[in-house]
Amino acid sequence: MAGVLQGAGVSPGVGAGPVLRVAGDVPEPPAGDRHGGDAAAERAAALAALEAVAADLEARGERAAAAGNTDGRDVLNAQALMARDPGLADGVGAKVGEGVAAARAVFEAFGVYREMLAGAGEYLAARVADLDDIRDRAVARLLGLPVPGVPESDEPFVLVARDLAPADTAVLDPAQVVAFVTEEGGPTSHTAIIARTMGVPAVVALPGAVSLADGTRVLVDGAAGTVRIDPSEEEVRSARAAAAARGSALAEFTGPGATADGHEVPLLANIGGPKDLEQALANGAEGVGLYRTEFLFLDRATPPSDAEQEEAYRKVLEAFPAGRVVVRTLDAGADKPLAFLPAPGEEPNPALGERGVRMSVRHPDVLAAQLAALARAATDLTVKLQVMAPMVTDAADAAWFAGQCRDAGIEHPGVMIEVPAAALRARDVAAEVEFFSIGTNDLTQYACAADRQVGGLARLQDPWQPAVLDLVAPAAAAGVPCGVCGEAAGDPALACVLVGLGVTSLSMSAPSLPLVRAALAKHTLEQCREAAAAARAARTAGEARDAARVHLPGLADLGL
Ligand SMILES: C=C(OP(=O)(O)O)C(=O)O
Ligand SMILES: [Mg+2]
Repeated sequence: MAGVLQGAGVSPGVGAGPVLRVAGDVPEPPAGDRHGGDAAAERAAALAALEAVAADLEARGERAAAAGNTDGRDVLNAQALMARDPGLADGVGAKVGEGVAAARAVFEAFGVYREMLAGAGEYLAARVADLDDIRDRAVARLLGLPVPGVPESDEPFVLVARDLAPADTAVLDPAQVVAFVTEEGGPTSHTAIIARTMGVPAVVALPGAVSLADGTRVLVDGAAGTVRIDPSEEEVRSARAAAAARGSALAEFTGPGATADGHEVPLLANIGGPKDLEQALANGAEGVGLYRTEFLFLDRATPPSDAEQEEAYRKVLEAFPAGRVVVRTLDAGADKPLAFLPAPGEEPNPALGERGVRMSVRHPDVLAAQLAALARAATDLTVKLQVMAPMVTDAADAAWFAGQCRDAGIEHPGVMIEVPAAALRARDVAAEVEFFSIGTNDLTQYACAADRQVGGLARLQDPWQPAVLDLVAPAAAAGVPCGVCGEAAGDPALACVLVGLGVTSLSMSAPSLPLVRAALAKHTLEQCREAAAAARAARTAGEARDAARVHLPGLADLGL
């Protein structure tokens, strides 16, 4: 393979290095596979493979903890314990004693545990995936296949995968991964969001990505969406120089967000927890516009304790004594599955199922505990705490949520506008709450009927679609402050358009803040309004982009 591959650029920057792929599925060792007769050697090989898996998981856990990710370490240590379970070792030994080959014996012994767990209620059933992961790692070692999961390397690499789940990325070291490339995943998939949060260049929806061989050198341009195979040194140097030049152009703009004529637009950060604060502050965030609290609940069988929640929330609230922090209550379901809050039944379309506030209505105790922890965390602090619900559809949802907030002593309730019905009837919804925050990722998914997890639909998952802008307009005009916290807010040109539509604050992954700050500072409010009108008058996303740029001449000066 040679040349340049084109995907969707979702996190700007340039990264070059050798490809390392997240290995694919490990095949089931055939039933009836027998060993050659030396049962002792075969048993020893099987147990050595399990021990190697346990040691590897522990080592990864230590590295995760050293990088500040103690939750990641706990998950990995729990998996290591499963791999060393003496009952499991006995099961493997017994199968080998019957003549079954080591890999098949491991597979069958795990099968017994798997069935036990799967039938033991929701909490334990959710651990089946962890068990399968350990089994596949051990089987891969015994069969000499690549070990599944995120690879490790002594030198920095470009991580290539079909797609990345939030749990895969929990243990990634941003110093090791110079870029992400995935075959699946749209611009608003969690791979894209995590890449932006980590400040790692990323290209998603790249056809043929997983056919890139390990070790192939590539140059990834996360702004252009390109992956150049076997780049020359000169190509790498000039791509890096261009990225650096843009960086220094942006460094000129500092301070609170405002247009060239002084119209203030607070620039806030999207975060997943306290670990993202440093980067938010370093990029001049004026507060937090979206605290995605699901990350605290991810990959665990039981919800965090009240004290654990309060501590995490307080750390975030304390970081902005003179600013605001907008916390989103749990958005469980669909692309953010939580083990302890499974869907009530089989959902053929999880994105249209019980997620977000719909799940909170089903489990009001989980919401009440979260709101109470937030209220306690904010006690005696000067920060303005605002709390919003995801996936609100109508005024009834909004009224219910505002009532729950009032009961918990939360003073500033709001809702996300990410369902087209809520945008179209924004005035009714606004009567119930204090503020809106538009989630353009989901709003685009629902307006264009394009699942945000499906890579092949990237063309439709584009917030420049004029229909999406038509939905932003009524929400921004509904009479309550209206921010945007979807990924659209981090696109410098679209940020100007959103301000032109009447949006009052913008919240984005921290590395995008300097780009948006500079783009706003280069244009007047009137230019933003003209760009918005031109974009809405266009017929397609591409035409909207081009039409808006005509009114935003300062973007070119910034190399954008
Ligand atoms: C900000 C949003 O929320 P999330 O991406 O977490 O669904 C959105 O939908 O735009
Ligand atoms: Mg959303």
